[in-house]
Amino acid sequence: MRVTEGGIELEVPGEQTEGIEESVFYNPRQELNRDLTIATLRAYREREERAETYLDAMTASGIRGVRAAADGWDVTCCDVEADAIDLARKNLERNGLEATVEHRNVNALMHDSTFDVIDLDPYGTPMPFADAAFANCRDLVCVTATDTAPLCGAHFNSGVRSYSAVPRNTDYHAEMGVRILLSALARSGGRFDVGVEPLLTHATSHYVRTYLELEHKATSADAAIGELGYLSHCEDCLYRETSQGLIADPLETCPHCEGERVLAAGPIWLGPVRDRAFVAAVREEVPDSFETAETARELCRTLEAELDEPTHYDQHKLCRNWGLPANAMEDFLEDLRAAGFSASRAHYGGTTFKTNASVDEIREATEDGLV
Ligand SMILES: C[S@@+](CC[C@H](N)C(=O)[O-])C[C@H]1O[C@@H](n2cnc3c(N)ncnc32)[C@H](O)[C@@H]1O
Ligand SMILES: [Zn+2]
Repeated sequence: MRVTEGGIELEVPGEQTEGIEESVFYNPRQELNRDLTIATLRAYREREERAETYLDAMTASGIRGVRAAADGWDVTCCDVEADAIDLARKNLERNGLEATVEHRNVNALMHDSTFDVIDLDPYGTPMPFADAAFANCRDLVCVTATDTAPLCGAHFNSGVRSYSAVPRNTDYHAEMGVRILLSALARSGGRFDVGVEPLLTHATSHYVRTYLELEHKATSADAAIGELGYLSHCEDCLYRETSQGLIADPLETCPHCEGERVLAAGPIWLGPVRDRAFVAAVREEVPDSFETAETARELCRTLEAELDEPTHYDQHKLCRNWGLPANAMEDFLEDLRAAGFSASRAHYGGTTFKTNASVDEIREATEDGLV
């Protein structure tokens, strides 16, 4: 069937029935991810003019590589599957574009060659590819992780194995996934004296996507490792507390309700998950012609305003616990700000928010408005 995305026409296997069906090599539900990738590459080139080479490490239909080549990048498309490679070649040709096409295990390719930008987009966890990427990328590593159940602690053992960390299944599960992933990537970069700075990270439907700018300096790697730490979370009263550093000292009882159902997670990334100015620049690079333009810009706006607090709350869940009706999110956040706290929406869902207020303080600040 024929698919159009970002002004590019692709042929992918499979029949179109109603709408665009998912095919082995093309997932239409990742269009937002790919539109934001193109906008990010544009914004990144403005920031780092020497960035020229882009590795689409798991190319499948070739879509990312084709779109990047159409934008003037010097592209390499790689895939381990012969059928994917044939498809990627045809899709480049169909669009009159050139790229180097490699039929290889991309781990071997990354060890042989250096790229300015490497884009890892595997099925499931990206960790088997992280070391080779950090060892051989100059500027920017882009990573998709679709294994959200392991990342958020719902599939606990798998999360521990893939990320060498302890994820916990909390109310803020997508954010747990973001911070477990960033922690594992920062430790992977650290092995090669590479420091990572997240320029843009989002958790959307069933994946986490992050763009990490690299600095090839031991002190930068130390600084990134310095952003790691542990989180204690009380399952009874939702109290949470973080501690920086790689030596865990988890709470045994909750200092707020004295309950013993306290979960410890980590090491997780406690630092900012995006650079506000960079996200604004990405938003400016999203053209109206992208199918997901409105959603992509809205996501950027939310990320630009989102506080750096490492966990978020869900307004509806809190209100349900209190037996009170929820009000409009903007009024709720305004009440928190009027009481002297910082408060913002969080991009994890329409009812999620961040604040530096504790659960009791949130209730006190907002309950008069919950009628
Ligand atoms: C999720 S798909 C990629 C989707 C594509 N990037 C897109 O945006 O539509 C994952 C691809 O990774 C390829 N793959 C898996 N292991 C690989 C490896 N070790 N080296 C290269 N490609 C690999 C698979 O053949 C598959 O085509
Ligand atoms: Zn408690």
